[in-house]
Amino acid sequence: HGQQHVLHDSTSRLDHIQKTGILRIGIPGDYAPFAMSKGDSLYGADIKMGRALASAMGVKPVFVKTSWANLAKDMRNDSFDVALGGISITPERAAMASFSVSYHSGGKTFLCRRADSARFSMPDAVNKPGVRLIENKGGTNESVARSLFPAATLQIFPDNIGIFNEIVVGHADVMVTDDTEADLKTLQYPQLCRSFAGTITKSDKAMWIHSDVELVSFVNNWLQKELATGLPQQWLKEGMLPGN
Ligand SMILES: O=C(O)C(=O)Cc1ccccc1
Repeated sequence: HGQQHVLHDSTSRLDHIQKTGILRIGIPGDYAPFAMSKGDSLYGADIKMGRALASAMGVKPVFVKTSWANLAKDMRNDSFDVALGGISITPERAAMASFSVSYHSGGKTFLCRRADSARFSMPDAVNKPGVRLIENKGGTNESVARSLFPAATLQIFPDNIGIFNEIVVGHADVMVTDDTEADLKTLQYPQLCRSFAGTITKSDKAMWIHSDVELVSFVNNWLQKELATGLPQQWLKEGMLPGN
């Protein structure tokens, strides 16, 4: 926090980052396997990616905590140079800043108690009065829930950490979330299951970057090269172990 970037018209943001020696990386930090923050410790596939990107630039990464609800505001306020941590490419975000090439493709599916797996085996079953649908605040999970399941009773949970236990203990019935997360959480919570094998939307994950031509092209060149080696895919695989 606290680092201010004073940009001049003649200087690219990439130049500025390299001059200051610091890449500021925004992370919501509550989304395994991508990026998690616990006190001072950060972990997840995207934390490794952020550190590797900074190192490729020859600078130090400084991680800046944001949230799904504040992500756009913090981008607008220039609180970070790039943001990552399981961020989906959306038209609204793309209108505000640039996306890198995608490093992960998935889509939304359903997470519920094992006992309810037959009840929520088809997407239509979620869009019914009496279904307590729970979503973490401010991201694509909430917006997908609002637009596709208006008949359900929507509960908004402040973060993406304690939300799974809300379903386990019966405060809510089902969550719409990314397939990656549904699969990881069923490993971590034996009481939960993914009730629908398919996905209802497509969510591609990418880095969200200030629209500076040199910065965006540096990130894309680097990321494409890394994807060709398979390293980011390996980081995600490591993130999908139950301990994460
Ligand atoms: O808004 C997004 O881009 C998201 O992917 C939100 C999100 C947060 C936590 C779990 C799944 C999706």
